[in-house]
Amino acid sequence: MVQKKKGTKIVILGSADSGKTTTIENLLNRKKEKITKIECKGTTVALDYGNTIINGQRFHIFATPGQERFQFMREILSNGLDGAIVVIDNSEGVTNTDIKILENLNSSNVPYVIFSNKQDISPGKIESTHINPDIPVIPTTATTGEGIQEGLNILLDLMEN
Ligand SMILES: Nc1nc2c(ncn2[C@@H]2O[C@H](COP(=O)(O)OP(=O)(O)OP(=O)(O)O)[C@@H](O)[C@H]2O)c(=O)[nH]1
Repeated sequence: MVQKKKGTKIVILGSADSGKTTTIENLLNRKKEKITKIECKGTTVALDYGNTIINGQRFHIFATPGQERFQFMREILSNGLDGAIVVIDNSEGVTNTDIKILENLNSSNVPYVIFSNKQDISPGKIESTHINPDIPVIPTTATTGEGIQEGLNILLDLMEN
């Protein structure tokens, strides 16, 4: 039996401490949605998850662990994704983990955007040869919410086209 898809899946990826949990909190708290977190001492060890309705459509949003030892969770959670947000810590620049994530996304047809996060402590443009020039890079500060909703809207537009 073919299962009917219930909603759209967005996955938030990126290196350890780049701000993925803070990003999902910002996206869902403003809509007063509940978030389930599986973490240890503030580090995501499995996932953060919440869902919300946007323009009448249900979105399931997952944030993945950033530490390399949890790469298997990134792979599991990326199964069947419809869109992705890569949160890069602008004060650290593009890490090897980010490069792996970007390479995987660049070789897939999945729409995605990059959040160049922590603009409050490190303003400016992120540079890397691994950043596909066709991919929107949105400057964000997840702690204050700056750029987060705008970035999500850009992703939703890409996913519609
Ligand atoms: N100054 C600043 N700090 C931030 C920003 N976003 C997140 N942080 C801080 O960075 C730290 C890590 O943030 P998290 O959201 O837990 O990062 P994460 O990517 O989910 O971390 P892992 O789950 O361990 O991979 C926390 O202390 C956050 O408060 C930001 O935009 N600016």
